Amino acid sequence: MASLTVNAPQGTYDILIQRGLLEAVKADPAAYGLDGHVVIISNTTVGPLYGEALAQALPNADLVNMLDGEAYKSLETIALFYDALVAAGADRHSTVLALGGGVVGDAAGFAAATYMRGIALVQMPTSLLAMVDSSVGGKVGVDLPQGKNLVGAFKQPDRVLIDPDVLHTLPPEQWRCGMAEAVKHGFLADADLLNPDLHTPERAQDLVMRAVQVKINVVEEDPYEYGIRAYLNLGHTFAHAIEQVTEYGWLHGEAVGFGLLAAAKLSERLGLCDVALFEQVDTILAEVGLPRQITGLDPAAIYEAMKTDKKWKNGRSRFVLLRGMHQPEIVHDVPREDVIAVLESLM
Ligand SMILES: NC(=O)c1ccc[n+]([C@@H]2O[C@H](COP(=O)([O-])OP(=O)(O)OC[C@H]3O[C@@H](n4cnc5c(N)ncnc54)[C@H](O)[C@@H]3O)[C@@H](O)[C@H]2O)c1
Ligand SMILES: O=C(O)C(=O)C[C@@H](O)[C@H](O)[C@H](O)COP(=O)(O)O
Ligand SMILES: [Zn+2]
Repeated sequence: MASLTVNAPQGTYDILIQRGLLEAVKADPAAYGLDGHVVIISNTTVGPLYGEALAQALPNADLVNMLDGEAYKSLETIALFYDALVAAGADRHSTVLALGGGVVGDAAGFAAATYMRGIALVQMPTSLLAMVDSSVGGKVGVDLPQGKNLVGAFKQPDRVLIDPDVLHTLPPEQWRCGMAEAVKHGFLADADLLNPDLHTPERAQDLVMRAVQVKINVVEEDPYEYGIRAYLNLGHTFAHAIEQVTEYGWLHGEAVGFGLLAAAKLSERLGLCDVALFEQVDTILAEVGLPRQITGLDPAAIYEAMKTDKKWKNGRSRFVLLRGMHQPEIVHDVPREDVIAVLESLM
C-alpha cells in the first residue's frame, strides 16, 4: 500500500494507492471510514461496473448514478443529487463517496460541499485522469452553458482511495486523457513522468504516485489558487476553449494534451523558450497517441471561447506558458494575432 498525505487548510487527508484496494474496502469498510451511512455517487458506466457491488458490501449505502459525460457535469445533475441525498435520508453524519472519473468527482464533490452546508467526501477515482489529477486538491464544481467550471467550491476530500486495478476496464482513449494531465505534471515538475517506461497500465501505480505528488506539492503551497496553483492550468486556456467550441466533442484530456503543445508553441513565439520544448511535447503526445492538430476547428472561434474562461478577467488574457522544463510562467495580454498564428500553425 502506498500512502501519500495532503496537508490542506481544511485538514490533513490520506491518499491510498493499492491494487486490490476496492476489494479491501468491501472486506473491511470500517478500516476506511465507510461503515456509516454512505451515498455512493457514480455514473451509468462505472456504477454497474463497480458501484453496485460496493453498495452491497458496505453496511449502510445507497447508490446514485448520474448520466455519463461532460454534458452532465451540470446544475441539473446537482439538483438530482440533492433529491437523492434527501431521499436516502443523508444528514451531516453521512458520507458522499465519489466513484468514477473526473466528471463524477467534480459533480459529486460539489454536492458534498453544498448539501446541508457540507458533508464528508471520499474520492474514489476510477479513470487515470481522476487518479492523477481531479481526485486530489479539492477543486469541485460543474460547468455552465457559458463555460467550464464556472460554479464550484474548494472541498478537500476526507480520503482518496485509488485502486489501479479498475483501470483494466478503462477505454484506451480515456487512458490517453489521463496521460495528458500526467505529462502536464512532467513538464511542470517531474521529468520522470515523461519517461515512456511509465506510460503503461503495468506501471500505473508508479505513474499515479509521481503525478499525484506533483499536485500535492502545488496544492499544499497554494490551496486556493492565489499563486502557483495556476501552473496546474498549463495548456488549459486552449483546452477549455476547445472543449467549448466542440461542445465537449473533444475530451478534456485530449484538449489538455493539445493545449500543452499550443502553449509550447506560443512560448516559443513569444521568445520564452526555443523550439526544442515544442518538439519534446510533440514527441510525447505522438508516443501517447494524443491529438496534435485542430483540423476543422476555427482559430477565431477558439480565441473567442477563451474569453469565457474565468481566468480571462477584465479583458485580460491569461496563459500559463513555459520558459523551459519545470519553468512555468503566467503571461497576460498575449496579442490575439499571436494566439491565432499558433492555432493556425497546428491546423
Ligand atoms: N477538479 C480537478 O482538479 C480536475 C482536474 C482535472 C480534470 N477535471 C475535470 O475532470 C473531467 C474529466 O475527467 P475524466 O477524464 O475522468 O472524464 P470522465 O469523468 O468523463 O470519465 C471518462 C470516461 O471513462 C469512464 N470510466 C471512468 N472510469 C472507468 C473505469 N475504471 N472503467 C471503465 N470506464 C471508466 C467514465 O464513465 C467516462 O465515460 C473534466 O470535467 C475536467 O474538467 C477536474
Ligand atoms: O487542480 C487545479 O488547480 C487544476 O488546474 C487542475 C486542472 O487539470 C483541472 O482541469 C481544473 O479543473 C482546472 O481548473 P479551473 O479552475 O481552470 O476550472
Ligand atoms: Zn485539467
